[in-house]
Amino acid sequence: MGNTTVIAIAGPSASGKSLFASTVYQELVAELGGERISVLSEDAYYRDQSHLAIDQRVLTNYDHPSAFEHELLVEHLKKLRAGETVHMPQYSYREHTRVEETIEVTPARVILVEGILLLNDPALREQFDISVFMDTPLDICLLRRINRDIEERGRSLTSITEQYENYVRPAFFNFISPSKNYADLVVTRGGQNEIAIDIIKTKIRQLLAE
Ligand SMILES: Nc1ncnc2c1ncn2[C@@H]1O[C@H](COP(=O)(O)OP(=O)(O)O)[C@@H](O)[C@H]1O
Ligand SMILES: Nc1ccn([C@@H]2O[C@H](COP(=O)(O)O)[C@@H](O)[C@H]2O)c(=O)n1
Repeated sequence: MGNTTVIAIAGPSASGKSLFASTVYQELVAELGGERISVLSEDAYYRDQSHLAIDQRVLTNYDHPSAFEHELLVEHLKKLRAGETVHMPQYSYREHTRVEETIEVTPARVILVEGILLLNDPALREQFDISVFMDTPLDICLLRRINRDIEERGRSLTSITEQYENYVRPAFFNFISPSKNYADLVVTRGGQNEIAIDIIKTKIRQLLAE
């Protein structure tokens, strides 16, 4: 697909997708410079809910495909492939909506994109050249999510466990786990699997050297 390679990193919430993507990105940027690699996050494409009151926003099922504006993510990936700069939305997990500022993403030889439902959507799958799935056990993901959501996303233990039972766990079985079949590479131990990080970095180095 053209001269851009899009690498998707999918998997359950708190499986280590962001850590994996940022480790690959930062280590390669330190080695080769940052102009030829860009990173996108599926979470940035959660639908804008600024028209709703906060007590309405908390009712949304954020683990269902309908919560995402995947059409915009597909459009942005197509534009980046065509050599156009895009403005990725920014998302606030505390406000449950997009913030006004956007992030400018420039076209790059390699684009990393990470998110829970990337491999569940056929239109998105068409955009991916390489797909990676973080196969971290669900109990480990839950423990990490509890710590992260309390420390970084302003959540209480009660809200985390309710959301987990109602939405996060069912979405894993209904959408996320089945999408593993579309992955080229399945990674155990998430964002600290040095061998998997090295394999992806080696592939990216090869692409940048072509
Ligand atoms: N292998 C690991 N060991 C320990 N903590 C980890 C590991 N991978 C990720 N984490 C931590 O778990 C939390 C969730 O990881 P993150 O990369 O944000 O997951 P995701 O992007 O899949 O939701 C973060 O606080 C992160 O620092
Ligand atoms: N307002 C929101 C939006 C999303 N979430 C949760 O985020 C998870 C996806 O992000 P990860 O970084 O964990 O992959 C998803 O499971 C949603 O439940 C949220 O809690 N609030």
